[in-house]
Amino acid sequence: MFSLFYGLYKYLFSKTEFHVLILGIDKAGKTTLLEKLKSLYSNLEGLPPDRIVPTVGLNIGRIEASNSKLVFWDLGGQPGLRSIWEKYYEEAHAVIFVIDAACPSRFEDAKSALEKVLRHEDLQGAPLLVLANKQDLSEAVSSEELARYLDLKKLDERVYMFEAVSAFDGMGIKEGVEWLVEVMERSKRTETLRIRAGVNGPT
Ligand SMILES: Nc1nc2c(ncn2[C@@H]2O[C@H](COP(=O)(O)OP(=O)(O)OP(=O)(O)O)[C@@H](O)[C@H]2O)c(=O)[nH]1
Ligand SMILES: [Mg+2]
Repeated sequence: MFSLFYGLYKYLFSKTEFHVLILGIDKAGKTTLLEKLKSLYSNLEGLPPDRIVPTVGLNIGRIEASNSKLVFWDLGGQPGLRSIWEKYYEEAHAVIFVIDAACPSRFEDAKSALEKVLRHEDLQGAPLLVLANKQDLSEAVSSEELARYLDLKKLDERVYMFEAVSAFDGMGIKEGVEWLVEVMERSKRTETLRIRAGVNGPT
């Protein structure tokens, strides 16, 4: 009984905590982005880029943005680690997919990794933010060019946006996060996850 009321209370009054998965192939800049997010949205200094090593486990970052709580899950993108991604799909409200926009030789790899993510049924209806990262480098392509290159076919009904960013200097990151919060707040998937959490009670 308690758990029923607690679930109802939580459903009605608590601030939603959004879980955002940060995916992308190795060296795209996911962890650098996570550290930049922490320093942009909190008083904490994120790790400087030269202290960041390739990710093997899971990095977690929590921020508050646009009056919402966001929890980011940053996973390793090396080929042997990508099979772990799907374990996090069910609980994710949205996905950020990071691409190194200055490295066209890896666009094909990024495209097929992203297509596989989008095909997975556990991510149905999850809003998608594709980041064309490393815009501080002169050879980086724009977000429009990257979108043209990826030519994604599986986006039909999905809410998505491409954004040009630099995890080094922070360009475009706040715009992307603001968009993400707005669409997650309105998304049917958020409602589904909220009901499921309420039904299951406190964990
Ligand atoms: N110039 C530039 N370099 C970046 C940027 N973001 C990341 N890098 C560099 O790209 C390399 C990879 O960055 P990581 O953040 O470790 O990449 P990752 O996607 O987390 O890689 P995995 O953990 O192996 O999946 C590092 O040398 C970073 O310093 C950026 O915005 N601009
Ligand atoms: Mg990493």
